[in-house]
Amino acid sequence: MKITSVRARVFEWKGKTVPPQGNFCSNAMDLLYSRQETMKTFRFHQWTVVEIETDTGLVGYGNVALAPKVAKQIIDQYLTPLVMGQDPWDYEYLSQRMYRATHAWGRKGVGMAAISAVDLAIWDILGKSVNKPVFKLLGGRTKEKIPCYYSKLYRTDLDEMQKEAETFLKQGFTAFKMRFGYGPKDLQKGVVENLKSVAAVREVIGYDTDLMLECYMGWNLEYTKRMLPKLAQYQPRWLEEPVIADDIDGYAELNAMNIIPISGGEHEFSLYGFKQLLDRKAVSVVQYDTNRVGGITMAHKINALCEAYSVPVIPHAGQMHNYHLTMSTLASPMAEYFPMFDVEVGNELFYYIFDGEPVAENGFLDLRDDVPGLGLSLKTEFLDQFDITE
Ligand SMILES: O=C(O)C(=O)C[C@@H](O)CO
Ligand SMILES: [Mg+2]
Repeated sequence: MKITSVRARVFEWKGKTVPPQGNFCSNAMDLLYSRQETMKTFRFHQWTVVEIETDTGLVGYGNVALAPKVAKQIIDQYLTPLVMGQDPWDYEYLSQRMYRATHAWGRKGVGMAAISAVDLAIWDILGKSVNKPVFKLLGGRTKEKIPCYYSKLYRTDLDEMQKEAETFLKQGFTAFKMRFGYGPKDLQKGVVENLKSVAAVREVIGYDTDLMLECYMGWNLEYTKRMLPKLAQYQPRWLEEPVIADDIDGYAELNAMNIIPISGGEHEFSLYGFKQLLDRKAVSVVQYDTNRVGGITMAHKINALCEAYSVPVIPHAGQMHNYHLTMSTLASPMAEYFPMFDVEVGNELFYYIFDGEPVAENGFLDLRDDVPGLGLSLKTEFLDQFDITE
């Protein structure tokens, strides 16, 4: 089998979007600008879709949501020439070829995200070529169904957050991730607001459920050290990305406090990036995203590394490319799950581009044994609400 074409298209959402709400999620820019400015940067309304065809007539789909227009350029100009005419079953060789050819500038960030999209399409082809779902090629079914956690609860009025939590508690979710709205620049008032929001959500979901707390890089080491003892009373399962991804020493210091497990990884890349996090005991939960970290070829290796270090893997963002990694390893106990909503931040855009995503039932997801490849196809229903760049 040979790769005969690679097509990367950028889907830019032009449909209805929920306008940015002030203080809806702390983020890395908060330490620089006022909240109104930072909310405008917090948008993922483009997605690059990669389609790879083979001489046997198979088509594989990949995707990338980090800097999609730049990722497309990297795929078109650098990665396509490296995989054209190659056998997709040589996926380790192709992964190394892309990783080493772009290593001088692409070993972190959008270079790895672009490689991920090509690698995802290759694995989609591999599954389709043997009529097996990708998870069957990685280790098979390790779970009857995948436990998942409801992920949204962006900061808004507390009664609105409580209504949202109530709604999805009634749908059977037993694990929830919420976002903070305040950080260091909001001083003690922000501390009080952050604690009030956690108390409000706990009041609804109780203590026989998991609650995870998302900072999305919007705090710093000093503020987090002050917040951890205050948050411990709410028994969170983890505190996510309190500091920026490069502050690995900060992660390690916070995790070593052993007050609340620190999670991270959605902004880390490659096997070596996660070796560093694990060697430094920087995180208690690994959260790579398979469409960022280097694709399935790289994520499969990181799963094994996490198993050896006894650190659970709970990939960022849910979405089909991550579900196959979670299904195929005991190192991954659960998945993140974004239900389909009106487009806001953009995490939900996946549902407007692809068909095939499983819908959670009672807090569980299932992947079918009889759907080959990743199990995705392009949705036509919303095509008229996208500007698509070839
Ligand atoms: O889902 C996550 O972990 C994210 O980081 C998504 C982003 O929207 C902030 O929550
Ligand atoms: Mg996150």
